[in-house]
Amino acid sequence: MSETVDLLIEAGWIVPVEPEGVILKDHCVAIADGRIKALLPRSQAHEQFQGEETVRLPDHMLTPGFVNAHTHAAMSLLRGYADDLPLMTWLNDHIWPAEGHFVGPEFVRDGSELAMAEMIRGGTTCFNDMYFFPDIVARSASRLGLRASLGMIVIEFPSAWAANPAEYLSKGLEVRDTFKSDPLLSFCFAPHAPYTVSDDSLERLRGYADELDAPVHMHVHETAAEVADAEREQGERPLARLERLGLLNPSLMAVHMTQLTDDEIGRVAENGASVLHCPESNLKLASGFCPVARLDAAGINLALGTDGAASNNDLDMIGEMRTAAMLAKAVADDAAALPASRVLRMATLGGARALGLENEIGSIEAGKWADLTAIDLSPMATQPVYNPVSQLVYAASRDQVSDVWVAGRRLLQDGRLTAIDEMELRERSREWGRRLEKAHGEYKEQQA
Ligand SMILES: CSC[C@H]1O[C@@H](n2cnc3c(O)ncnc32)[C@H](O)[C@@H]1O
Ligand SMILES: [Zn+2]
Repeated sequence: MSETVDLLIEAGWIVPVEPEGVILKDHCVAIADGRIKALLPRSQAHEQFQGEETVRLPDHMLTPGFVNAHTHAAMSLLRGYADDLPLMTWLNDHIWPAEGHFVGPEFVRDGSELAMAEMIRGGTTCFNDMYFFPDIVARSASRLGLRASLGMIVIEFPSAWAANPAEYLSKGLEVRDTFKSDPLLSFCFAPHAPYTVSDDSLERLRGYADELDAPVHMHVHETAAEVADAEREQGERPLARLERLGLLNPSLMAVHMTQLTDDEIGRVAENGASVLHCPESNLKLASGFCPVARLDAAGINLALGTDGAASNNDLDMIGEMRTAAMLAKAVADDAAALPASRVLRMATLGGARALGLENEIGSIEAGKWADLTAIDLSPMATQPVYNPVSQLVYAASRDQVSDVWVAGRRLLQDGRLTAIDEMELRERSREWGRRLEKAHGEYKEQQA
């Protein structure tokens, strides 16, 4: 007697990510109530289970959905607004003035939904966001069916979202209270960076993070200038300051980390913090190189993120994996550094672990949520297939992502978004472009 399940997905290759290095040919995933019930050979699956629906993908590989571990989703509306600049000029002279002018609930809703559509198309099933109005991002993610980790942000300057650090914290906690029962949503604290958050705010936030057992998501050691300024002005490196304040622990998700001494790598490893690597943003802003091969060798949990679309300028996790792998080899002067299977692990289970969700997502294992991505390997660009993981990381493009499921719900079917009106979304985005361009012109005239 076979058991009825909601969905059976057959794929030419399934890469569960855990155990590491395993590639299963002609296997099948059985899904019930949004979760993975079993992963087993195709013939066995049809003896054991009867699917309400069966999806056959003989030319595809199936992987865990990608976890984009560092985003500012709404910044997709600032894609191409200011390019070819170093971090602090980009932020101080362009991005922060534009955010001061335009960021509000509608900007965040439209920008985040544009980002979510792009991420689903590219195989991302979960993103870890740091931005103003996390309540709006939460509502959109939940409505569109995408998994999200929302940052309860803290920054010392006022914005349309909050007037001061105390209000950032109280509003963030209120958002968490409102949405915490939604199985697609989780929450972390998100102090922006060492140079924009005071000791006092970090201490308060750490108290809440300990109490709620919540992760802490922060830009850390992004550039050499950040570290040099802190040494000159405070007599202390930012990472040492975080350690002094009790924040260097397994809850910390440190983004960028391009400036690290051997001793600091040891401290991060010993304290169990995760590093969120954003290679394309680091390259574009010329911020520096994160020593991922050394971090990996030290046993540090690594995750992968795109950063916002204004500094990348896309939200393409397949492209990001390829850049991460290539760059790691160049930085380590070692072609064996960060092999394809390792970078896929970073883009899936590494992100899940950083977010404290390693028992829920990040690999294709019974009991986890059915967050899955199918990539069509039949196009010329990925033929012949000796090793599907090599094809994914070194040759495939995001256009080859055909299907995406989050908690068993199909958000992308044969390359089409099922829950998003793409034309309407494009029109909303164009309208924001017109508004920003007009204001940009007026601002430039005032400056002249
Ligand atoms: C407090 S909301 C997030 C804040 O971060 C800004 N931001 C975007 N990208 C970066 C980056 O690479 N380093 C530092 N800050 C960044 C974004 O514009 C928001 O103001
Ligand atoms: Zn960032």
